[in-house]
Amino acid sequence: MRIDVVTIFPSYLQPLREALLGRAIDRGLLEVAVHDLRDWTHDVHQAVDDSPYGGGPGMVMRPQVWGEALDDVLATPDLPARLVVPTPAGRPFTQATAHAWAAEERLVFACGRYEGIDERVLLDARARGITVDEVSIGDYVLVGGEVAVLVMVEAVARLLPGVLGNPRSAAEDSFSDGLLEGPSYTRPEVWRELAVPDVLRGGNHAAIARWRRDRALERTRDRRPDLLDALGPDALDAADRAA
Ligand SMILES: COC(=O)COc1cccc(COC(=O)c2cn[nH]c2)c1
Repeated sequence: MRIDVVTIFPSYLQPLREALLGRAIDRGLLEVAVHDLRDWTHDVHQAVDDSPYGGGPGMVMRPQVWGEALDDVLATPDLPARLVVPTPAGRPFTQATAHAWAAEERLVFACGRYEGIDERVLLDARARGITVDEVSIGDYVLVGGEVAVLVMVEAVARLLPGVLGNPRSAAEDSFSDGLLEGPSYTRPEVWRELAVPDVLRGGNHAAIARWRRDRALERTRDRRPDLLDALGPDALDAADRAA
């Protein structure tokens, strides 16, 4: 997978080159190119923003600069790209989104700042047949899209074959069965007088699976009842409902 990021703060994306993702890049499982938006300005001040029509606080990112940047970065007709714009006003980014994007050949991320990018940049891209996804990673406002890109790239890249050491991890992710993951334990058996639940120290794998499912249902009911509602009626069997 090829990932391009356009931003006025390229160094914000440096963490992508660390640790697991860095190794995936070194192994050629992933290609990441970060572009400085200011490379497409032509004035001495390298201006990327201007005052908003209609007034109001803050500044808006200029269409000319973004237009030229995306013309260059998206200019790969042989490799259809998806343009992703992180924004508080976007559709929710979920594990399902991550799985869908993991199948893409190419993702291009546009990092907005200030009050956002002039809307015509997205209209123009869509008019040219580019798929444009405006996505939110949560209901809060960041200063710019860069951190959201780090979140989304990590969520997608870990699903790519060969990136995670243990592929079962991705398959058994939280949300993979629609529930939150329950508690985990490792050695020692007792720590600060707190013991690991007996069932986990036994060898009864059916009982362990039942216990883990019960803890996941309990936690999901408590913290994310919306996820339970989203599950189909037949997703929970009688034993689940009794949990
Ligand atoms: C068309 O879209 C744009 O212009 C985007 O512009 C902006 C402006 C400010 C901040 C951001 C970063 O995204 C978030 O804050 C965000 C994403 N998820 N949850 C919060 C993006």
